[in-house]
Amino acid sequence: MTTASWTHRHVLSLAEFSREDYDTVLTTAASFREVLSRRTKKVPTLQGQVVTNLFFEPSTRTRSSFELAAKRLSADILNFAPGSSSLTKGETILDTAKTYLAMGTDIMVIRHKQAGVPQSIAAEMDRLQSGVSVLNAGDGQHEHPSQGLLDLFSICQVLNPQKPSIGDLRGKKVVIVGDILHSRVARSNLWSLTAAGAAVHLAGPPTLLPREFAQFLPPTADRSPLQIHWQLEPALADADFVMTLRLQQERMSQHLLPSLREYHQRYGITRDRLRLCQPQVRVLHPGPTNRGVELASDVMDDPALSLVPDQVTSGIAVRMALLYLIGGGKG
Ligand SMILES: N[C@@H](CC(=O)O)C(=O)O
Ligand SMILES: NC(=O)OP(=O)(O)O
Repeated sequence: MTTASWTHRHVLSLAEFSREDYDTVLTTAASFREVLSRRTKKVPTLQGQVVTNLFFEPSTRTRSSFELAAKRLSADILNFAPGSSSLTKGETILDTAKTYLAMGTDIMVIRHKQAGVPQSIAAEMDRLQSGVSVLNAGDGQHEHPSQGLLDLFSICQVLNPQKPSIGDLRGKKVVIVGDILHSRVARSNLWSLTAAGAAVHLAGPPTLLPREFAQFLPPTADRSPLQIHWQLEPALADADFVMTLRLQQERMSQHLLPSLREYHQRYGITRDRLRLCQPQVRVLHPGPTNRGVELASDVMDDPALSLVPDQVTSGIAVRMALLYLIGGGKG
């Protein structure tokens, strides 16, 4: 495995990624996928390094996936649980991070409900010249880069199982459906999908997908292929991939929807609606899913349609790749 072209100390946003970076992650993840299929699934790459999971917001898959990825690379892993920590005694987030730095942490994996927290901690770690790397595991509605990368890996694996590469996605139609406004997953995916040259279509109700959404994309994003739909059906026409999103009710301060039932009727992904897509269409969802709201249960459970379990499995290889690349790729 080569890491020669890799220059990032932190992974905070996919806005910082070049096409070469995407391909480095995809190729490295593909090698780790092979490691994970062996009887002995462990390599000594990060032996002696300490990875600390600092999750200030709930998580099932991201936290466990980073933990397993770190263990597969033979790192020591610390899991911080906010509810039983000294945050409850008034310790600040920054002092919490510095405490884990003093314990010898090499890589911090950070999730917080407020956008910008991983960036602030990374800046402080740099100011202290600590050499610590920070991985953003989801900050507010800003970004979720490892999710964007594992979604890319899952899609590229379908297109090219042996050698997944970002080039395979050029011209493919990818539809992101749902609560785009509050979704950090959508924001990370917009960077990777537009960098890949996919035809990206966004669909959702106007309250969750304002027409001006494209303007909020950072200025270097390639906005040209982005199309916005308030009706789901035209968006789904001939789609190759459909990415559904949960309604992020925890980030909604007002009533933005009439009812969950009506939302499902208008924007839910069902088997009937998928007939509008390409015959080989595949459905993604970052999880957690609210079955029967954004995604029909029978679609989610159909292995011919749903990439959901694969996204979770691929997530381990992709996070191993990220830890390997920022940990110096010394293996
Ligand atoms: N788990 C993803 C998506 C979601 O919660 O709906 C996130 O943390 O952003
Ligand atoms: N997809 C995702 O980030 O899931 P969790 O919130 O369970 O980590």
